[in-house]
Amino acid sequence: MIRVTCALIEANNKVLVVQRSENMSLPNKWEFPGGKIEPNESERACIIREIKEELNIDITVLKRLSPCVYKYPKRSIQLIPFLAVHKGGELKLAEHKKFLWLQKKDLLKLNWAEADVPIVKEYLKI
Ligand SMILES: Nc1nc2c([nH]c(=O)n2[C@@H]2O[C@H](COP(=O)(O)OP(=O)(O)OP(=O)(O)O)[C@@H](O)[C@H]2O)c(=O)[nH]1
Repeated sequence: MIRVTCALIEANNKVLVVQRSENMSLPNKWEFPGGKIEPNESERACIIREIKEELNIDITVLKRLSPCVYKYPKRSIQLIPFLAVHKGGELKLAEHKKFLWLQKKDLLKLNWAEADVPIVKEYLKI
């Protein structure tokens, strides 16, 4: 199983969401930024590294939310979400096609990567 971390980054009562590019797997789906855990890497080190690589920003990790296992046709992933805040740096996308800062009430309107749906629903309850 592939272990993937993602971050729900909050600022000004909004949360950051990113859209995958055409040339990525799950093209055009919305997700929380993050990526695969490397060998011998901790979950928290992974999410901090991935956010720096993908978005050029620094985050403070606040809390681990409930991991979610999802079986895509070609592989299973365990998606491990973290609540975080934007600590500094100007956001620049390295891989994704778009980002949005959204209010909670608008999150379920997006076309999410399937593995993210339970995470969005948990986030809406907190
Ligand atoms: N970062 C991130 N990945 C997610 C989310 N939801 C979800 O299903 N994934 C999947 O988890 C994997 C994350 O890997 P990644 O971001 O490091 O990898 P990638 O797109 O370069 O890899 P890939 O081309 O092998 O899919 C991808 O297969 C991606 O489709 C999410 O919210 N955030």
